[in-house]
Amino acid sequence: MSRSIRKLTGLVAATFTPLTAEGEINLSVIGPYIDYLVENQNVKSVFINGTTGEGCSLTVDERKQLAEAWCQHGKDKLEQVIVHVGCMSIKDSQELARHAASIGADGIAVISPSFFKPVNADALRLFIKEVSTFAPDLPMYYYHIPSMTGVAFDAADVLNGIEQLVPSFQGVKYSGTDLRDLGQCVRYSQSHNWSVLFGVDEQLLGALVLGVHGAVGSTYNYLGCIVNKMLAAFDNGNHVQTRALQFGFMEVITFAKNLGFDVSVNKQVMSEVSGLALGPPRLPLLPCPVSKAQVIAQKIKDFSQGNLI
Ligand SMILES: CC(=O)N[C@@H]([C@@H](O)[C@H](O)[C@H](O)CO)[C@@H](O)CC(=O)C(=O)O
Repeated sequence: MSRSIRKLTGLVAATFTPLTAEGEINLSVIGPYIDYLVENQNVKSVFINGTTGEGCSLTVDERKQLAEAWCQHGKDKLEQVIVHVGCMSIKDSQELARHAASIGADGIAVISPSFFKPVNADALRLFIKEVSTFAPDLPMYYYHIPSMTGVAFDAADVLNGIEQLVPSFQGVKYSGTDLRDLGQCVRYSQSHNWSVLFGVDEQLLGALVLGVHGAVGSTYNYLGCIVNKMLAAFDNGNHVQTRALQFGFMEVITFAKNLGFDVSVNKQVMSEVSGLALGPPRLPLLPCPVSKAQVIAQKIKDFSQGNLI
């Protein structure tokens, strides 16, 4: 890697993909979306085309158009645009990596392919290497999300020695719940100055204690402001306030989960809270009834106004 690295830290919004009522990508929402994140949530980095963004349900061409729109509108407003390039076909991932480099993205990330799965960490490391060579100057992150990919071997095993294969490797987005493995990732990353970003929003405090450098998640789209307060309280050593904020956050997510909380519901909730017209999800996800999203959005607003703390 030749260019200087800006370490990825703090809150990163895993963005939703705006669609029209007809199910086409709606690029006109990206500009206002960025303004909302920066001005209302104080969230200045984004992770696009990931799980929340239904990346695996989009075509390669749609993913390119979205990446271009985020980079273009985010210029001078966002700190980092990380483009998720994971696909079932390595050729598609390579093409998306090459494209991300050509449009000035700040980094790329890959999940493991999940139809034909890598048999072990060595195979996954090779996959990551072969993608990274199409964007050798872009920071590369491994996106560990075993609940979605079914690829559950330790992320720490994937990291072990990867610096020799992937010079552009910069860290891991850890969307698993195994704190032992997460801790091993943080420990290994220390000597390489890599970033470990946590992706289970309702469990962030546990990950902060282990030393993660930031967090990537869907809820930072509409609760970024509150979680930024939690990060500040943690940095100031105010354990009582940090816990109160995490408990309030857990109460919101528990409430949402009890009503059925998936990407589809989450997307409609974001539309209700932000006023952005994000549209429906793409099949096989089914649209969420507006009334359900409104109940969750109200809970989020109560929390944001300090009513659950
Ligand atoms: C399975 C899932 O969607 N996990 C979310 C979380 O942010 C999740 O929505 C949150 O913790 C609420 O459970 C993120 O890890 C996903 C993510 O970062 C992404 O969209 O790439």
